[in-house]
Amino acid sequence: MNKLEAIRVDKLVKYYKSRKKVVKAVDDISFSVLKGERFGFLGPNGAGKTTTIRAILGLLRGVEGEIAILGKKINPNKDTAYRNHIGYIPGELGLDPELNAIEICKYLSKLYDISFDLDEILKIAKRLKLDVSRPIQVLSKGNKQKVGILTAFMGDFELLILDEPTAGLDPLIQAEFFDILKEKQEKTNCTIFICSHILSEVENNCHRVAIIRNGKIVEISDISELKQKGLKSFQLEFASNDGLIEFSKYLQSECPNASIKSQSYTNIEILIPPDKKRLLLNIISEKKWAGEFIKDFNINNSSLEEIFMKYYDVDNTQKLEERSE
Ligand SMILES: Nc1ncnc2c1ncn2[C@@H]1O[C@H](COP(=O)(O)OP(=O)(O)OP(=O)(O)O)[C@@H](O)[C@H]1O
Repeated sequence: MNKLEAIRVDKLVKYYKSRKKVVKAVDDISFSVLKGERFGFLGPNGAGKTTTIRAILGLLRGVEGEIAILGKKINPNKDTAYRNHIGYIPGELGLDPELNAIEICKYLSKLYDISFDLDEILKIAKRLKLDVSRPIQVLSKGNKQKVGILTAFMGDFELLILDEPTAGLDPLIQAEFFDILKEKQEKTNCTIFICSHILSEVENNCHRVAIIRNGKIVEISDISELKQKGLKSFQLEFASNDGLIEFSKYLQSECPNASIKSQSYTNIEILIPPDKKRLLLNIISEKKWAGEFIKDFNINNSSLEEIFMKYYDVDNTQKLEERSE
């Protein structure tokens, strides 16, 4: 058992069985999250994210595989006490609709025997622009979500598991939420596991990411490494449209794995695999296009969004909801 790991998942499998069909929601996945990390867990709808989280939290039965939390092996089908060390924002909040945010915090504090600093919670509520005096039932979706966020910030949890924590929040509050989260982590050195659909959110706020698709982990990487593995984007400016057309034809014959992202009269943006970068540089530097050199060019790593899109593309895979055994 590795003491540096906050979460270790080994060969996790979960089937949902009904009379009509059996769905393999999580298919033999393994990963670990180091203590103090902010770890992003990404994947398209129905990929298996919530199932994985619920298995880690011991909220599902019939889970196969091994799970260790904060250095201790747990039986997810039996143990429950370890959950008190985990702050959790569920994807869907099941809170008493007649209580307001502070009443909810007080209730959970008694239920789980966690002490909390009311002043700190009120400060966070103010930063999130949440009116703590209003009962849950009259709150909008985004404001309900803020109540869930408050409950995760109540105790000094060693581990925070956040299932789409910013769902329904406007962009300013999303940014404020991540500021609060990072401040909390600086103070307590907690580990943060964030499940999200928002790629830029993970790109800007996580150290590492796992991508799950069709119940299988298809990528685990440092955010910076993933960017290196991604496509290179070349933006070229030609002196004339003739030059651009001549160049495009030559490119298609010499570098068929290049794809044109956008094109105007004299400008073009091309995406190429990293190992073709030298080839493209040679094409750019050695040739004159319609008698003119290329006027200007820029090379960038493609954004994480472009890298992830290939994992989100489900056209050539079986439909997710039909995944069954
Ligand atoms: N209680 C259940 N009974 C039967 N099938 C289920 C149940 N919960 C989830 N599933 C199925 O398991 C698969 C994984 O679902 P899961 O909710 O884990 O995905 P997700 O990645 O969290 O999706 P989303 O991003 O849409 O929340 C899906 O095919 C889903 O239909």
